[in-house]
Amino acid sequence: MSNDRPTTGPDRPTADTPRRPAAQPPLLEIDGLSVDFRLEGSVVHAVQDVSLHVRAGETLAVVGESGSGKSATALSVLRLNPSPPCVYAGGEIRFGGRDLLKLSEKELGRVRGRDIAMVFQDPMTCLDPLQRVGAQVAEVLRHHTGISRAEAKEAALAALDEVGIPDPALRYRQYPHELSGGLRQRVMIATALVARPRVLIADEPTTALDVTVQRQILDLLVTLQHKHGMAVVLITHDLAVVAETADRVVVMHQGRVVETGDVLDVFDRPADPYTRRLLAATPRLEAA
Ligand SMILES: Nc1ncnc2c1ncn2[C@@H]1O[C@H](COP(=O)(O)OP(=O)(O)OP(=O)(O)O)[C@@H](O)[C@H]1O
Repeated sequence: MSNDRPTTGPDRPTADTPRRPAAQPPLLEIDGLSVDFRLEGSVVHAVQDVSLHVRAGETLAVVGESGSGKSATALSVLRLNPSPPCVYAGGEIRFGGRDLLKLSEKELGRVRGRDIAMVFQDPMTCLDPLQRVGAQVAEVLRHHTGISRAEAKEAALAALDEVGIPDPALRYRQYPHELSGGLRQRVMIATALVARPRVLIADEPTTALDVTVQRQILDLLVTLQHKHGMAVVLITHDLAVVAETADRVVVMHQGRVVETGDVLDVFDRPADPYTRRLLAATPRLEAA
């Protein structure tokens, strides 16, 4: 189905110019993960025996319809699923030679934000409405590095500038509600990246934004990834976004991985019937 090949985006890979960096050991590896939500009188097997990995400098997209277990998988990496009702029922999440599922809360607190950071669809899940945005970015650094207040402020201003926020000194003093949705998203990205994590997990980071701003935020994530060599796990239901930004893709359906591979291979020759249905339901790809 070569006509179905995604053609959106200027830096779309071709068979001759793969975006994937030379193979290196995975930075983050999920192996056989199972996650249940134990509710009164019932159990939801949200994630069942899921394995995936991502390398430095690589973008792995996780796609699937609503309820397929994408967020539950992503949140498991930093054990952010609400517990109860969440129970990590099996598997390992390996990072830096350790199983994150086995770390104490204190140990995991050092990984969160410093080694592995997350951004979400709604920035207000991360930002404190009552605190000035600059202080929130600076606080992440103070927490992880213990640098002085003045140094943290300087680094936070640089981080706001890096994510394309105009007049960082003015914005630094503002509260989240004083910013547009796009700027709030940029602040959340600054907060996530200020401590230079090695892995960024982005859960539907552009879904709530209008199309032009979506484009800008995606471009920003790609630019920052290239600049810092991060591994990115991008959770999305938007296959056009996957075509434009990801190296590899994992397709989830009903809590399981049904297909995984290079984006070009999977989109050109989907092996699983569910992947074929998902691709067929994306007119922007079909029309390409
Ligand atoms: N806190 C929770 N309590 C109970 N069930 C939950 C909870 N979080 C997720 N689930 C269930 O786990 C399953 C997987 O949900 P998950 O949010 O991971 O899907 P998703 O693929 O990320 O969907 P979406 O694209 O809508 O975010 C769903 O059946 C969902 O209802």
